Amino acid sequence: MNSKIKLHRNLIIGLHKALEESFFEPNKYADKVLERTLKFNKKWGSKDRGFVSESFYEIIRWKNQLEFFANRKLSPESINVLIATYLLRNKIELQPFPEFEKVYIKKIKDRFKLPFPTLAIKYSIPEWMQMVLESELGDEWSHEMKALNTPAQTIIRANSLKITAEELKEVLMVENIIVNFIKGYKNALIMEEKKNIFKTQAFKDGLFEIQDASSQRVGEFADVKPGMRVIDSCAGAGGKTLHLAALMENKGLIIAMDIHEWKLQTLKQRARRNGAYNIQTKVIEDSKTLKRLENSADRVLIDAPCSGLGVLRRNPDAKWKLNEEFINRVKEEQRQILQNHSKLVRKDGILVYATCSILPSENTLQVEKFLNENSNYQLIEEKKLMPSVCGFDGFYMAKLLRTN
Ligand SMILES: C[S@@+](CC[C@H](N)C(=O)[O-])C[C@H]1O[C@@H](n2cnc3c(N)ncnc32)[C@H](O)[C@@H]1O
Repeated sequence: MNSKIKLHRNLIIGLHKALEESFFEPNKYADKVLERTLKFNKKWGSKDRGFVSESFYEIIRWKNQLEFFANRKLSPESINVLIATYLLRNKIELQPFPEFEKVYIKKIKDRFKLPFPTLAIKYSIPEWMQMVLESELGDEWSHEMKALNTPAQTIIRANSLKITAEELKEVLMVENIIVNFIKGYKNALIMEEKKNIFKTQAFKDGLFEIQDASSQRVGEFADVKPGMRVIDSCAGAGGKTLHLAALMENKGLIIAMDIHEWKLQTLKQRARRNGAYNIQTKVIEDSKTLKRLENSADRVLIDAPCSGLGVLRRNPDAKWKLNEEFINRVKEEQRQILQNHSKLVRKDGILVYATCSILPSENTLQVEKFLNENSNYQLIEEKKLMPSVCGFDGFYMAKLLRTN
């Protein structure tokens, strides 16, 4: 954050509105709220947009710390105090806007010197989340939380159906977007600075998709080959389906399934843009949809619904939206999905189970339970991508062979 930035009052008003929506209105996801805010305020220049985007995510990310410094709990009435606290923490001078009238600058600055009374405040997470992370990861939890509290960089995947990563780097340079290679990731490129990449011609032409480096590992891990019959059984809007299509060079068949039709509609649009033609979508309406596909696939990818604790860098609002009941519910869903979707794999075929969680209870323990109950499967390989080690999103993936 540039401490010399000159703020206009309407940036603070816009930021306040976006934070109020994200924190207090039901079912409002931070990324969508920000997208709408930026769309609505067309007159903001690129620096203004940068300021609002960064401040919005950082205030959400560090809510607990800001509450402590301000000595105020978050409420619709205290949002401006938290914005002011955030600005002061970043050494940005407060201008005499009416929004900052009730801010006691000296008191806040004095509290910057205090030690944090709890680890939940230090790492800015709810107490219950600290307990869950600590009980599942032991002392490692704080390293992971530290990594998960750093802003995510934008990573793209070159669509190998249309272009190589090397060619894409050149094409984007012409559009003033600088990207760099990531060692060990064939098609991943990292953006040097934040820019609206969706506006580029390269994106419109389907030359790349935004996809974190760890997420790109899942497609590679599935070890699909051109000509195979693959089922992506929790396909959502198709982030991984599109990668599988590219790895299969458009040959063979991918059946992309989900319980939500609207997600599969988005997938179809993205597939058209990507030039991916070997994808068929199927809504899971009831058990019959699955029954008809039993014993049919060379590969089944279950990119299971999960807590999303591995992707908090990208979705810091999830810290405040998640709760323990949700995590318990999603674990039961994972168990059922593993059990039901595993039946789609043919003998000698492979089942890949993946999540973007770092909790063993959603990952390795789910797989252990499944293996105990299904003697016709054996574990071939398991990967745990921890944000503190890999530097990208937290992911888990396991490869299981169906032996009979
Ligand atoms: C982690 S997301 C998938 C993300 C997607 N694979 C991607 O790469 O963009 C999990 C998906 O599982 C879907 N889902 C939830 N319950 C399901 C079920 N019982 N069967 C199939 N899909 C389910 C959700 O709608 C969601 O789209």
